[in-house]
Amino acid sequence: MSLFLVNRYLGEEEDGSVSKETLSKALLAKLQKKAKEKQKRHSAKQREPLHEHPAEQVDAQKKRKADVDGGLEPQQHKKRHSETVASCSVEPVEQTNIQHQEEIQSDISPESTTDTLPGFTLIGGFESKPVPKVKRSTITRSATGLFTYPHTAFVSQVDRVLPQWLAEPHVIHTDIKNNLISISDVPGLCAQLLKNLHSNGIQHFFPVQAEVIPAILESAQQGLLIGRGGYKPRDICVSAPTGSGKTLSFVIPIIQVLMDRVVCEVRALAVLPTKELAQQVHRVFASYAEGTTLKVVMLAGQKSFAAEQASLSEHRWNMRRSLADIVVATPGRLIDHMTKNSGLCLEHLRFLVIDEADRMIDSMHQSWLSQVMGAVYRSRAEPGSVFRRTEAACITSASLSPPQTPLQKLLFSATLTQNPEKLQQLGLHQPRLFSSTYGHADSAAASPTHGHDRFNFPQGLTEYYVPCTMSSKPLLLLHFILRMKLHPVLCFTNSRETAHRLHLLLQLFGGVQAAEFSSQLSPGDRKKTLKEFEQGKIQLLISTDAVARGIDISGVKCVVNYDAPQYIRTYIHRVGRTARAGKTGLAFTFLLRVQEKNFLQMVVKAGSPGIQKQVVKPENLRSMEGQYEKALQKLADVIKEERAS
Ligand SMILES: Nc1ncnc2c1ncn2[C@@H]1O[C@H](COP(=O)(O)OP(=O)(O)OP(=O)(O)O)[C@@H](O)[C@H]1O
Repeated sequence: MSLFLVNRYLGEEEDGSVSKETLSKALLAKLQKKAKEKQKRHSAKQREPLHEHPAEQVDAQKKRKADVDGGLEPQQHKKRHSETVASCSVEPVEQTNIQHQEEIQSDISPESTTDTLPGFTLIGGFESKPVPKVKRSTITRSATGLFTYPHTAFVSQVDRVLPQWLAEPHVIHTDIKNNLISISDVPGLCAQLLKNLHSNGIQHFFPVQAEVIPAILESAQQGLLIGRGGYKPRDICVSAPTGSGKTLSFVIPIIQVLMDRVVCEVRALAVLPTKELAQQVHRVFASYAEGTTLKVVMLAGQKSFAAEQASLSEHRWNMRRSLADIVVATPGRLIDHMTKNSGLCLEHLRFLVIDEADRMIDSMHQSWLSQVMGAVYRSRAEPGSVFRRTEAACITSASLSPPQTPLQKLLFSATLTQNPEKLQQLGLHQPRLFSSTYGHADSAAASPTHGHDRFNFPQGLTEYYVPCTMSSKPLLLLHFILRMKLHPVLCFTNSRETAHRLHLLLQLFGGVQAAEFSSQLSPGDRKKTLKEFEQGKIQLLISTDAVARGIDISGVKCVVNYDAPQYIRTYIHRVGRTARAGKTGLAFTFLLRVQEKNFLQMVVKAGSPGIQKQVVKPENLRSMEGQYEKALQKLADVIKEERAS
């Protein structure tokens, strides 16, 4: 006896008087009509912009994901996913990931699960309304014949218009090699800094540095404690390709300006999204502060909280004395120190550097910025005192009368958003934008009205995509390393599991010095692995996106996207780990057939100068297949053992 009886629904008029054929035809017509309606609604939905940044898609994705998961709670879903993944070898892992990714990305529209079913009442009826996009600034001719620009988020009757500072940036050359400027040609740098630059092997500034360093120095021309002519300096936003040298463009002027300080107080704070990046920027600050009295402190959880606290300040004769001029921090650890009153005083802060700014905007929900601003303007001085600080507002003669230490925000990113609504969250004061994005020949198409931000790619980068199948991916990677001798290779996967299993598989295959890198490693192991990779002891580093952003590893010849990245920003940062500082580099992205169309569209729309097809013939892989099969079999045992232990 069967437990369930499944009856096929053949229409409402099944009374025996109509032939089965007629019924089937009627049913088919009905289904076709339904499918057409669904397609119409789906294509209306697709007109909304695709491939935006994760934060913009989070809500929509969550909803779709819930639909896909059949309403499972995230925890339940995770369990189900990892169980599926854990039970198979590398290929099924990938299969699951890709499927999952494709499910989320592709054609699952809310309609597929929210079709009105008879007998159910739909509550809510919340429809997502498209957010009106702003347009680039239009230049209008005034009555006097002069050209005028709308200053801030001007709203015309027809369209909203992009603010002038975003629409008309100071353009930075992307061609590093042909636009080097001798360090002695940039005025305002003291002998000690020039000496430090020389000892770090730097004779010339890159274009971004040649533009941004003088701009920051100019804003401090009247000294550290007041803005030029009593005005607060304008905030600075920099959008320049990966590896173009953005770090030095804030480190050098900050050191130069703070060098003359008399009392030690925290006057510069640089906030970075990850420990590794904070460490890297801390190293650069410390190296250029050599020979000065400036003290650089890092708050990123590398040391214990107490040790970090001790490096910030000390108490003598009941007085707090700062031990730090420059603090480099991750947002989480920074908030920890501020909420636990660990002696971090930001009342004298002059520079707030937000590196990887687009990513930091996404972490605004942690409210780190509002807490920093609160601490900066929490002045204990009497009203009217010369030390009083107030947030930037309308300029009046009264507001200018007490001289104030201005706070200047400096934003840096290779993928800075051009979305004014997002940038607004940073509370920028009369910002100036330095950007290489606009230098693109097809700049008209860069209009955000197209729903896509466009970015500049490093000039020395050559991009390829490699058509593949799930099972050929590991062999292709081996082919690049063993046959084409393309090492050191930095290889990105979309999950920790894939990185781990691919690493195990390559170890079992033999012949390649490989290592894995993910957030699962201890901070010590992560540091050691990166060092060994940089020293050339590791040929292949298999990593999650933990090293996709900002990390500067010299000598990476080739980046491989073993799993295609879902978002354009992820792609730009991943491939930007090679072709740095004006050098050349290669980037290969393995693409399954189903991924090709969407991925290539995404990359071209983002402004890639061209991604070429690289076909690897199956016969080139054949000689490795036997050894690969054996390694795959052993992998199953290793995974079983790992699960058991
Ligand atoms: N003027 C210069 N001369 C020679 N090398 C330089 C110069 N400026 C920077 N570099 C080197 O270029 C590399 C990239 O610099 P940096 O890490 O600042 O790039 P970035 O623009 O911040 O990249 P990303 O967007 O990936 O974070 C570093 O190794 C740095 O030492």
